[in-house]
Amino acid sequence: MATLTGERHSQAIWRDYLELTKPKVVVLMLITSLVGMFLATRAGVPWTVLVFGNLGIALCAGGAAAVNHVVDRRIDAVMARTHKRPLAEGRVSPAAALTFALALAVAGQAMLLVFTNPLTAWLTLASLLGYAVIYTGFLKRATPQNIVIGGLAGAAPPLLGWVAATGHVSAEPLLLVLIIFAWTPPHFWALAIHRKEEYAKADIPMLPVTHGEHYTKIHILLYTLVLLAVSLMPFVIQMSGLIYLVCALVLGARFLQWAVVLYRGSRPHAAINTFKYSIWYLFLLFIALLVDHYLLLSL
Ligand code: HEM
Ligand SMILES: CC(C)=CCC/C(C)=C/CC/C(C)=C/COP(=O)(O)OP(=O)(O)O
Repeated sequence: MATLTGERHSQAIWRDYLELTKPKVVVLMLITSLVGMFLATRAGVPWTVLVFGNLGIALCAGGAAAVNHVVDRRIDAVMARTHKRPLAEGRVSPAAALTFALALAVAGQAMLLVFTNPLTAWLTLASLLGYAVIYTGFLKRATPQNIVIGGLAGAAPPLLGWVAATGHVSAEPLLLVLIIFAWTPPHFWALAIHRKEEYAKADIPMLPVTHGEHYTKIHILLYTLVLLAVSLMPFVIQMSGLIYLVCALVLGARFLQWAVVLYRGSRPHAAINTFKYSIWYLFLLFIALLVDHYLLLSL
């Protein structure tokens, strides 16, 4: 009995620490960095870069997410969506979480330095600091444009993957970063409309709180149009082929449809459904890039 309770306890601790890393968000980021890596070279990516490069990026992203939990613990405790988080409820102490974050970041940086190249390590460190310090520490509480500027850190993984595989920055991965950069506002503001009251309660200046729902919906619509245009660019610059073009058009048209439905206010739950669709959109778009790349190579 005592062992069972002990086991359950250690499982709960393990789960708390995993939650600090925002695992689902990091998994989607890893898919984008993997695609960045695969698209970078025709010759194939060495397995050490594939495994330790992505692990290094994931550890740094997870470390940044753990810092976000520490800095935001008081506002997380106020919002229904986040009040059960490990630091908000006091199950993990800020000192323990910061030590954990530092360990992840150091391990991640070491992996990138040993198995990839210094440029990948520097760019990953910049993304880590961009999210953990600039977005979380300053922008989030300062301006409703917080997620637009802070979105750059979350958009970086395809570039990190590309640089890990090649050692240099080029136009193609920057285009992939631009796609995620344009995707972030509709992704987040849809959720922010759904959770508007909570952000207001926590005194966080998210766009629906500061400028109202109507203004936010117009901006979601505009960014979705920009996203649709930018998502066609890989075909335009001949980085991707027809399979990608068709997928980008279909996925983008559906995103636009959600943005219009949200704007018109004709359907209940439109905001949360737009948010959920945004995640499927990004996942499927990057899978389309990958499938298109390998089908083109095999022709
Ligand atoms: C500054 C940029 C971003 C902001 C402000 C943001 C905001 C959020 C928020 C607040 C949630 C939580 C929803 C909830 O708890 O129900 C969320 C969920 C999610 N985000 Fe983002 N996000 C950003 C960038 C990204 C990026 C770059 C990715 C991946 C490439 C991503 C992938 C996801 C995924 C997969 C979820 C679902 C997580 C789950 O179900 O637990 N986000 N995002
Ligand atoms: C090295 C690298 C690639 C770093 C990227 C780090 C990273 C995990 C970015 C995630 C973006 C994100 C989920 C923002 C939401 O934060 P929030 O505080 O607004 O949302 P919350 O209220 O759910 O905590």
